[in-house]
Amino acid sequence: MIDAYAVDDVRAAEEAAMSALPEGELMQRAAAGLAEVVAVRVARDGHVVVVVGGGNNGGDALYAAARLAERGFAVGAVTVSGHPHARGLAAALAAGVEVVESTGESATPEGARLLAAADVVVDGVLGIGGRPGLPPAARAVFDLVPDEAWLVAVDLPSGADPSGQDSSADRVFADETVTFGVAKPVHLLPATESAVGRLTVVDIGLEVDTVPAVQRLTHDDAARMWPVPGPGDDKYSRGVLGVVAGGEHYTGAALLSVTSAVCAGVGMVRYVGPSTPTALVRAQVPEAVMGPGRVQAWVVGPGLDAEDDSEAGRAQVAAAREALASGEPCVVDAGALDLLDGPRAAPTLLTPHAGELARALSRLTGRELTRAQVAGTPVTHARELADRTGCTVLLKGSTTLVVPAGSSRLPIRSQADAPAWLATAGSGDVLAGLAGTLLAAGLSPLDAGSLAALVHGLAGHAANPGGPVRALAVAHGIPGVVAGLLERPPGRA
Ligand SMILES: NC(=O)C1=CN([C@@H]2O[C@H](COP(=O)(O)OP(=O)(O)OC[C@H]3O[C@@H](n4cnc5c(N)ncnc54)[C@H](OP(=O)(O)O)[C@@H]3O)[C@@H](O)[C@H]2O)[C@@H](O)CC1
Ligand SMILES: Nc1ncnc2c1ncn2[C@@H]1O[C@H](COP(=O)(O)OP(=O)(O)O)[C@@H](O)[C@H]1O
Ligand SMILES: [K+]
Repeated sequence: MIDAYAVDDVRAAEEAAMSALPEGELMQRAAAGLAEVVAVRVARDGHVVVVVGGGNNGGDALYAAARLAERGFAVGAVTVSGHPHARGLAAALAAGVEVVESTGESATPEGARLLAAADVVVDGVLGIGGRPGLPPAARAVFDLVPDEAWLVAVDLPSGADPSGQDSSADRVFADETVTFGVAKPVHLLPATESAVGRLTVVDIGLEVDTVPAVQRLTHDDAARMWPVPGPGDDKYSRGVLGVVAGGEHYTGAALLSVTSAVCAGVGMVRYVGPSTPTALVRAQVPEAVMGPGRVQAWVVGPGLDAEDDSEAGRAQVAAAREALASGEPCVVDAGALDLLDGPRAAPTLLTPHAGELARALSRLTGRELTRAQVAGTPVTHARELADRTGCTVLLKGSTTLVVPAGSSRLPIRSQADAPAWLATAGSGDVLAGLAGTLLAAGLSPLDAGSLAALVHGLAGHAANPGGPVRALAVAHGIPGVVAGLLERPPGRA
């Protein structure tokens, strides 16, 4: 599990560590780790330029600059605040770093000269003390970074919201980020993760003993969590999944969610739907049985049209309502999100994309919300829907969030395992069948949602590495992906 901790908890851990160490030791450890990473990114005759703000983030950068200069690298520093870290500055100057100032709205000629020659640029402007947004002097300097230079952010890309909530702020986009002690939400959440690049966590001896704010499942977690049948199992003990999906007009969603569940190794699927999709499922997924019955979980909603006023349409909506009221765990997807009317007691995973989340929240709160607003602050809106409904909310996207209700005090999960090729019609239906299988096997909505997102993403890669995929191929990719995960030797990261 990759854990990211809230900034306040990191600060508290830093203070505790500092009180037990000689003054400045923690920053020296951070600077040493940073210098190690930069040293392997630059050729012996290459140029490093550190861009330095007024706080301790700039202190890290200056001490790292001093260490690199002492090792023989050509190092310059551009300070974008009038008050750079005094002792860090003295160390850099003493080591022979060329330090120039550029604190105005346009870069100074000296700053521009240094940057033009840079092979590696180190962003030490703002760290966890930063408010979202890049100061103008820093923006002017970063605009001069050569395209081919490698950009390493210290702790986090300057300007990015350290709490990972706000996607709108101007920020540095790094090739790589070197952070200290533990990851922070900025590194894992969708609003900010795209600016982070490759992430390295340097051990500086921090011990954070609070609950993480955000977690990401690794492949080892997936291997540990995946429900594997034993000799005593039968199809019922493995979990029967009911699927209320599709209608006379949307037949594909029924086929895709049922196929996905079968490919994910469900004990049995019971498909509930009108005659046309029923005939198709019967013909194309011989493993599925038709009609309602006893189940351990339901998938409700892929391809469901809650407005369909035909007799078959009304019957399908009635079946969906019955499943939702059954008390069994549910995945509530697509059209069934329109049937939510308030808090739910049964374990439930809602699986909206940003547009569906905006629509559901608008309806439940009476406040008109747009897809863009949800995409701008995804965690806030997913948490609001989770809190209103008592459900876990899986918000789909290139990074998929799984947000439990705040009262659970459980960390958010954030998975970024999928190729952008997965943005294709029907791919969400496959995810719903996969998550439903895991709920039916007894996983919690949080585990089922995050594990399904991980395996769905890997199946997207496996279906056609590096190229386009159709949703059905993603479903067919699941068995191989799961087998590959289960083969992993225990303890491999
Ligand atoms: N603590 C430790 O033990 C260790 C800490 N470490 C390092 O310290 C970093 C945290 O350092 P930090 O607390 O000094 O904050 P940092 O992010 O450098 O700068 C904040 C300054 O910028 C300003 N400011 C803020 N936002 C702004 C904006 N948008 N635009 C313009 N200005 C803005 C704000 O000033 P204000 O405007 O509030 O007066 C404040 O002065 C951390 O990320 C890690 O790198 C490591 O060495 C490991 C050990
Ligand atoms: N840019 C992207 N990169 C990776 N995965 C994506 C991207 N966009 C969407 N996805 C994934 O594709 C799936 C799309 O689901 P959804 O929008 O419900 O499609 P549909 O309703 O057509 O099945 C989700 O699992 C989502 O996380
Ligand atoms: K930074």
